[in-house]
Amino acid sequence: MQEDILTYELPTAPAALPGITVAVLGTGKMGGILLQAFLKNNLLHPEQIRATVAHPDRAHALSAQYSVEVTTDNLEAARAADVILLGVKPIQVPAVVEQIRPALTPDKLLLSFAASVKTSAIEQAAGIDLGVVRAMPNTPAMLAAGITALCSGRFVTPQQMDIAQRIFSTVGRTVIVDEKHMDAVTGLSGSGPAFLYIVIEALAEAGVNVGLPRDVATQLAAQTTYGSARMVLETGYHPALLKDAVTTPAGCTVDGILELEEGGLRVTLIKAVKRATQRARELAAG
Ligand SMILES: NC(=O)C1=CN([C@@H]2O[C@H](COP(=O)(O)OP(=O)(O)OC[C@H]3O[C@@H](n4cnc5c(N)ncnc54)[C@H](O)[C@@H]3O)[C@@H](O)[C@H]2O)C=CC1
Ligand SMILES: O=C(O)[C@@H]1CCC=N1
Repeated sequence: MQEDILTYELPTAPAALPGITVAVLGTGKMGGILLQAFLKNNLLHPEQIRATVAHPDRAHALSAQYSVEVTTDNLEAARAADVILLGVKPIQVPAVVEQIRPALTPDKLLLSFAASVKTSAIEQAAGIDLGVVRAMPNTPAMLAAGITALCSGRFVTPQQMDIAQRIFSTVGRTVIVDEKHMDAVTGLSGSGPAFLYIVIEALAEAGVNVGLPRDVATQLAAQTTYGSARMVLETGYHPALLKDAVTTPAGCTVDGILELEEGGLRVTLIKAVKRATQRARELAAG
């Protein structure tokens, strides 16, 4: 996804987290989506945000786009912040935390959304006892339709966990899990949008194959996926029961399902999540 396809509208309502400054260290694709959501959903006003990136050109572009202070100076951004989001690549997280050590005090909150990196590794890099929360959001955060799993490190207070939850509530649902599940969450809901875009793309391609115009096929595929997901979430019914309601005896759906089973769609998706989870376990080591 191009980072610059994001759009930004000035917030009008009061900020939901008044008096708190948040720094996003590593404002790439995921960090950019979060930054935009924080502004758009009035969690924070522009002056409550500091952001950093690797290159000055990108800093200027982001700063102009969002009217927030964006630099390449992690330490300066961390000094100004009460909550410090870590959005660099997993392998970079310990070095960035060590870099901002002089800015860290026990009352600050480190909130990492990097895959793979354990709260204990972040605590160790910080060198002091401070709150560390690990989060795994996903890109539908851009439409406040994401889901973020959160887990706490050793020194997190209930108030800090509440702030972390409020921050990620602006981009969708939140769920608190034990840290041992975070790599599995990464393989399922962190990577999951990519898997589902492939499913949508394939369904649209199939529609074209049976004669539909591509724009109609894409709309049918995407809305069908969206509506089906809502049915699972909002009815609370088991997906198998909802599938059965579509499958008329001796009708066409059951023929399609036969093809899916022969093609191993279930097993392929299970293997995809398992592989992504396995890789998530390794990422922090490079
Ligand atoms: N893209 C996604 O769907 C998700 C990504 N994540 C996590 O978010 C993190 C970033 O991933 P993406 O946004 O996809 O990658 P990205 O490459 O778009 O973002 C990384 C950003 O870090 C910046 N950066 C690099 N070195 C830096 C430094 N020393 N100081 C400050 N900024 C620096 C880069 O300029 C870039 O903007 C990763 O840890 C990833 O595991 C988590 C959930 C979902
Ligand atoms: O692919 C990745 O490593 C990141 C983590 C989850 C989604 N994107």
